[in-house]
Amino acid sequence: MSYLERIRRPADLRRLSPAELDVLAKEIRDFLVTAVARTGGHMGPNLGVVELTIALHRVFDSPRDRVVFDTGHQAYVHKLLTGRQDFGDLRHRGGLSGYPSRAESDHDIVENSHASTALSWADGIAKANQLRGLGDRSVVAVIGDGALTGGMAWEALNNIADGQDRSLVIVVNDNGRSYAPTIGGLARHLDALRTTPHYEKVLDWGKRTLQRSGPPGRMAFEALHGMKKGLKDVIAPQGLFEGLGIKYVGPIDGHDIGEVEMALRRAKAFGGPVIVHAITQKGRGYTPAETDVVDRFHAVGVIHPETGLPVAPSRFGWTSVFAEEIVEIGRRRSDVVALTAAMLAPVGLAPFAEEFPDRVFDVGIAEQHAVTSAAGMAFAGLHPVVALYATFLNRGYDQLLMDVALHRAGVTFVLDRSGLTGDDGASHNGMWDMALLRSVPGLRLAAPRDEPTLRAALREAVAVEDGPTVVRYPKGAVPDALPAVGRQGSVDVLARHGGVPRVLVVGVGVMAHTAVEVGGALDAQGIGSTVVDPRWVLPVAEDLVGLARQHDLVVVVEDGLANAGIGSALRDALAAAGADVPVRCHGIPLRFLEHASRAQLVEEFHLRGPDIARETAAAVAALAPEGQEPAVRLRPTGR
Ligand SMILES: Cc1ncc(C[n+]2csc(CCOP(=O)(O)OP(=O)(O)O)c2C)c(N)n1
Ligand SMILES: CC(=O)[C@@H](O)[C@H](O)COP(=O)(O)O
Ligand SMILES: [Mg+2]
Repeated sequence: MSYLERIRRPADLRRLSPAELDVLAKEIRDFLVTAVARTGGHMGPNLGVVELTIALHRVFDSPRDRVVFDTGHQAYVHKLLTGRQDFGDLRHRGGLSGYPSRAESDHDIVENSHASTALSWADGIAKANQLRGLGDRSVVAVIGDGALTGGMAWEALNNIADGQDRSLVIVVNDNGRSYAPTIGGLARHLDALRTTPHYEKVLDWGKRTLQRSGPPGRMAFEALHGMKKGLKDVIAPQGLFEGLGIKYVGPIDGHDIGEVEMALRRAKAFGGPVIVHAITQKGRGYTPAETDVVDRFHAVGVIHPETGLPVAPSRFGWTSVFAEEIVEIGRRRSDVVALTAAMLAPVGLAPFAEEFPDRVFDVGIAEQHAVTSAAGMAFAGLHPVVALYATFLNRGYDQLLMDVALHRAGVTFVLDRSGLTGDDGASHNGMWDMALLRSVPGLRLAAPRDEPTLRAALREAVAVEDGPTVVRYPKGAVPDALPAVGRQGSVDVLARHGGVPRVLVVGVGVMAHTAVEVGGALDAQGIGSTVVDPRWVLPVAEDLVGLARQHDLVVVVEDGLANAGIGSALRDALAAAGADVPVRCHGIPLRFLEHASRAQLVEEFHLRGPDIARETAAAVAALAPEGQEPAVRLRPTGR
């Protein structure tokens, strides 16, 4: 039986010798490479925290002590050490979540994978513990150097600094990268702490000589290396954290279990807020990850474990189309600039950055700042394109509303991974964008259905200079082009079935393909329909309202919230126009979704063509015969 198999709970770790712990660390790395290669997941981040997590669970007594992982994508090792070693279905329905999950374990606390929240969570838990007389319990936040660039982290530090009588340990897991190298003044500060050459030399000497020369030497090394103003302050004065009133320990080698433990024990005993600065290497121990220049295997699909090469070709077709088109646009328009919140390559801005290095801004994990600084750029004569995953725009809603829309700033938002993303679980689904953006005055939102409409939407979006435009598209492969058979004003007509169409089927974005299936299936049952794609879905086009009035029933298919998205906006627009046409909304239900594949979720929510056609046919049957007032007016389902 391997050492890993013998670890059922964190307490089991305390029985292992230093040499055995090193073997355990190797076993964990082998396990991660094999398991994550099979399912996909966060490879690089977890390979980097093996020793750190072992040390955390040896020093702290989870779940009595609380260990909060920021973002949570680096919690696989934590799972392995807290009784969860079946990774066979990681991120698949029924298997382990890719993030901490309270349903899985008492050791898990925060399952929101939006970055930079851990310090606020920890501050809240520490305050509550103190008030409830549980102040002897430790609270630990583990945060990456990337997540530390987020505004929330700094709001939290400002508060934590005021709690000098509250024990709170902040472990900064500093691997120098988000996906790409972390940017900005803070990154430079961490870098300076990490690499002050003179300091490093003395530290190395200390490690080699003092630490290995028996207890007195070790004590001397600890004294120098510890949190008291010692060696580090003499050689490289610590402005930032100490200035805030938060003790600083480090930098320490995050791959040396003994060194990490020593620092954590000191931090635990201190009784106030302490930062432990651990230097780690993303992708550690797996050559394909260690040598990957893009992101050190931050998040991989299924790969061949020996080579690290993907088993399937690109998983991100929509992103690639955007990547190409934005470069084309950039060539024609020198005022177009691009912003990313630490996700240059994942959102498809790498080719733009290569061609126009001065016109792309990585702002760190700082979506709110990205949005407002884009408003500033628009004010000063540029046309910014802010490229985000849809779910992370939630962070910048107020800035979009008040800084961009209120000021009628010409800013384009490109929302990748919109709708159902599936395997990353509740917080990653980009399902809130249309519901939120409906409430922004003057905002125009396009949901392209295929490659040509994505390219066209981008070109149209950057031409708008008097308010925000949004282009949203999902994760995955781009379906085949779906040409329009006609146009009704601004609305693309995709199919017409039957002499007198009774049903208007509206497909939003990629769901236009499903809408076409619905139209075909209704036709097979003798029910006439018009299938349309409005392309620009917000605000609701008058042409769409006009079309809806010519039908007895409207069916809207979208991969956003069913009760608050485009269908419900169309229903409101019809009501405002005095039109009594029932609207059936087919979309995502209002609840947090467990991880599963997109296809499984589509099936579960009855979003496949045949399901919608069946429900529509039943609804049509309940309508009055053609040309007569319905006996029973259908009530909107709002499902
Ligand atoms: C608000 C928000 N924006 C973007 C992301 C996407 N994201 C996930 S992990 C990550 C990088 C995190 O870097 P770091 O905290 O240093 O952790 P590492 O992966 O290096 O361990 C980013 C940008 C996110 N999770 N949350
Ligand atoms: C933690 C996080 O936010 C990302 O790493 C995300 O899990 C990646 O998702 P994609 O694989 O869709 O790029
Ligand atoms: Mg990092």
